[in-house]
Amino acid sequence: MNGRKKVTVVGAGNVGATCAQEVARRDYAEVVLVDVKPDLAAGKALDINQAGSVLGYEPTVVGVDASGYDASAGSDVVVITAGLPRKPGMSRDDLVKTNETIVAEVTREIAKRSKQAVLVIVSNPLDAMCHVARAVSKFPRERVVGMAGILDTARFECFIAQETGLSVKEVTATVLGGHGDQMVPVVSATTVGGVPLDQLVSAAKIRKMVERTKVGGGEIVKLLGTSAWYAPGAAAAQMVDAICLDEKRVLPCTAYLQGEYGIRDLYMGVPVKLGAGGAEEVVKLRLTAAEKKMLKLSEAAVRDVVQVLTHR
Ligand SMILES: NC(=O)c1ccc[n+]([C@@H]2O[C@H](COP(=O)([O-])OP(=O)(O)OC[C@H]3O[C@@H](n4cnc5c(N)ncnc54)[C@H](O)[C@@H]3O)[C@@H](O)[C@H]2O)c1
Ligand SMILES: O=C(O)C[C@H](O)C(=O)O
Repeated sequence: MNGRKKVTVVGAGNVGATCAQEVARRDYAEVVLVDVKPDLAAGKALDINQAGSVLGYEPTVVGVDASGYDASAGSDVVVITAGLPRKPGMSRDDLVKTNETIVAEVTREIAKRSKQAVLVIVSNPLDAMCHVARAVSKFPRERVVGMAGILDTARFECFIAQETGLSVKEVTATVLGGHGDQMVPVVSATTVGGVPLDQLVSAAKIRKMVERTKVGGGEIVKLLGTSAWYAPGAAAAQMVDAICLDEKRVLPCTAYLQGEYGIRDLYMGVPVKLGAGGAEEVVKLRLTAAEKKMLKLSEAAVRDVVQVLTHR
């Protein structure tokens, strides 16, 4: 295991276990999975390790229950996915009180054992849960960052590839704002093979894809009865890569804003330079007047949820 990074994933449910396997497949980290349910993390760890024989990565995943947090000590990155997912008919914001208690408890356990870690928050409502993790850990803003924008952008890019018939690898898009139905797909910064999207697709079709992206999480909840995990797990693992490998990638992440984009003291999705220091820099993107207006609406929606928190 020498020279390996250490990554802890808290919550060994759908998103957590998927993220843990994605990270294990990269083969650069020891992975610790933690879950409050007895034996769940140990069972998932065993299964992921055994898949390594087939897929070609080392069996370095360890699974523990809530009495085993010591195994997470000295982690470079901790991904927090613990908490309830929504069910059909619910909004992410309906989870706020229950998940605040869970995320606060988990963050307390993690922060005292991994004082230098970067925390990647996944639990919903995402922007609010980032506030909870920052308030409880007292880590600097760079080291508490949320995963949502990569997922929302992936949805938008997937719809664009399907609409244009062009490879998703050629699509470059970004989705900013809070991780709620008021999120902001930035059409002005979206290209396919370098060609602006509005030169390839009609305004009406773009509007339809934008609206579908904004409710993309809910579309899956309706189909599955619980929320998505393959794309969220992969998105969280991409953030783990950027941090562990100090990649300095510019990715849409949820960062604590202090004046950037005209927003202060609030977690929101923005392009971030992600490296070993966490959210090392907020990258400024020029938005149209309409996009700025959408971002303001999204900000108001996030503030409404944050103000009900005890830890903010
Ligand atoms: N940010 C995003 O884009 C995004 C995407 C998908 C899901 N989510 C959110 O991620 C969370 C997890 O979703 P899921 O589908 O994996 O749910 P899940 O129910 O499959 O897994 C959650 C796990 O958390 C565990 N848990 C609960 N309390 C805990 C505690 N105190 N300590 C340790 N573990 C605890 C549960 O036992 C469960 O195994 C939800 O809040 C969901 O809304 C966010
Ligand atoms: O939609 C959800 O509740 C889960 C997640 O935030 C998602 O966007 O898939």
